Amino acid sequence: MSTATRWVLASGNAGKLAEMRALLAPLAIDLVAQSDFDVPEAEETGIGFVDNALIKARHAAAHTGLPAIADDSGLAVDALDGAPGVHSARYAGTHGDDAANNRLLLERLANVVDAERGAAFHCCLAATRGARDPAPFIAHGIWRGSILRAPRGDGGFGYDPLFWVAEERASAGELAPARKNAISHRGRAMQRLIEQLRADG
Ligand SMILES: O=c1nc[nH]c2c1ncn2[C@H]1C[C@H](O)[C@@H](COP(=O)(O)OP(=O)(O)OP(=O)(O)O)O1
Ligand SMILES: [Mg+2]
Repeated sequence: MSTATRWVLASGNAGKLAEMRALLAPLAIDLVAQSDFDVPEAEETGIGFVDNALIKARHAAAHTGLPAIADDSGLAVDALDGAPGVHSARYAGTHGDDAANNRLLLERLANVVDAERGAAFHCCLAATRGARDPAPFIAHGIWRGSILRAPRGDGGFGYDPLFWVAEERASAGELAPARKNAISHRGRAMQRLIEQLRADG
């Protein structure tokens, strides 16, 4: 009999799920996708990434009866005062339309010079042992880069083809998946979450 704990990964985003699965591989936990339980989409009504991650984790735990890990993430662009931020997934109006979101971002930055195109990906992870866990684990990671004038690479998901990582001389869409996970906002947040789970889990 397996002694591994089952956790539900509370995300409907296939790109995120693949990254989270790879990042959680070192832990002896049995991960199931929330789609296996027909969990309906949670309403992301929070003001910040932390609120939304917690809403999604509690929602999935309530529907499955399992402990849950959720990710709320997004792109905060300096020249746009942190937009699209928590609205990243629906920036252009349709939830999850990456191509439209990327086009709108390029449009909004059309007149912004190279030196002012800085941006940061944020990732907040929430792990809750149950829907009413009074002390869930929270971890945050930030990845700084800048916004290109045209997409590069077809790896990753979301805004990756527009996110230039100077140290790598590559866009996030050009990085190998393992390299992205080693340095990304999600990778950093997951390292921090795993430390907490190991210490208290
Ligand atoms: O590594 C990344 N590389 C590129 N883009 C990224 C990344 N990480 C987040 N993003 C973008 C995608 C989406 O536009 C938004 C997340 O929105 P967010 O609500 O957290 O996720 P979602 O609605 O796609 O799936 P779900 O809420 O079911 O987890 O930020
Ligand atoms: Mg979402």
